[in-house]
Amino acid sequence: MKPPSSFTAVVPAAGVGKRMAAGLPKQYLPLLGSTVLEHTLNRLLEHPAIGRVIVATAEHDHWFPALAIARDPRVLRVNGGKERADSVLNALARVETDWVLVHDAARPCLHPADLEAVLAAGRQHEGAILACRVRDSMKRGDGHGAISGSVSRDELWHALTPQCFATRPLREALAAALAAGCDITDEASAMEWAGFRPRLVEGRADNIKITRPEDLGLAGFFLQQMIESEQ
Ligand SMILES: Nc1ccn([C@@H]2O[C@H](COP(=O)(O)OP(=O)(O)OP(=O)(O)O)[C@@H](O)[C@H]2O)c(=O)n1
Ligand SMILES: C[C@](O)(CO)[C@H](O)COP(=O)(O)O
Repeated sequence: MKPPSSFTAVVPAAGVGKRMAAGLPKQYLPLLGSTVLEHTLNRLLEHPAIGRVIVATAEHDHWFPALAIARDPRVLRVNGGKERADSVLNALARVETDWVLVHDAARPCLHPADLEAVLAAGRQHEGAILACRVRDSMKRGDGHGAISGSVSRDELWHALTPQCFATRPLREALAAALAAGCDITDEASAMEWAGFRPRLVEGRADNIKITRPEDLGLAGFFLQQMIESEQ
């Protein structure tokens, strides 16, 4: 008897991919014989603790219904919103499990070990996110192309996804933060605003978010490496 799945995955996939400038939303770009989105969804559905995936797509998105995975009974489509946070909030309204993880559609190179680690940490703390330490020297610009100063790399991290939280606190924090006009670019920032202190789980730097044209080839390379290592 399969244990009840304790997590629902929310996948924001309603973006237009302006920075990718690909002529169609980047989540539908071809990748290793499939699409970016299908690779992302399959990596989540492979984990036994994830029983359902709620995908937020643009209301008039005609690409998603054409995907075979759209007919998977574990996959539910909802309308996205103006910003990523709005899309996540729309999807959270349909989550029925006590725990939820939010993962960008544009991050297909998620390693199973990283997924397992952030799921475990999310339930043991006030939520958890995958993150990787900054490696480059960090500068702040003055808005006119010159350096205004250097930013210490000490305890400076790139926030990745998945980001895992208890469903109700996340839903309440995200709704309140958006209503307060906060600029919410990830789920952790809403939980921080609400006074929680999510854990940082060090993840792989190849869990890239496909954002600009040069990222697609890199994602294909990382994904190929991952698939070969799993064979
Ligand atoms: N209103 C929005 C905007 C973004 N996203 C999703 O949030 C993830 C991360 O966003 P980003 O990388 O910024 O994607 P886009 O918004 O499509 O990119 P751009 O900013 O270049 O247009 C993506 O999977 C994107 O589809 C979403 O669900 N709803
Ligand atoms: C959620 C995220 O991927 C964490 O780094 C990032 O905030 C998404 O930002 P975007 O501008 O919506 O891509």
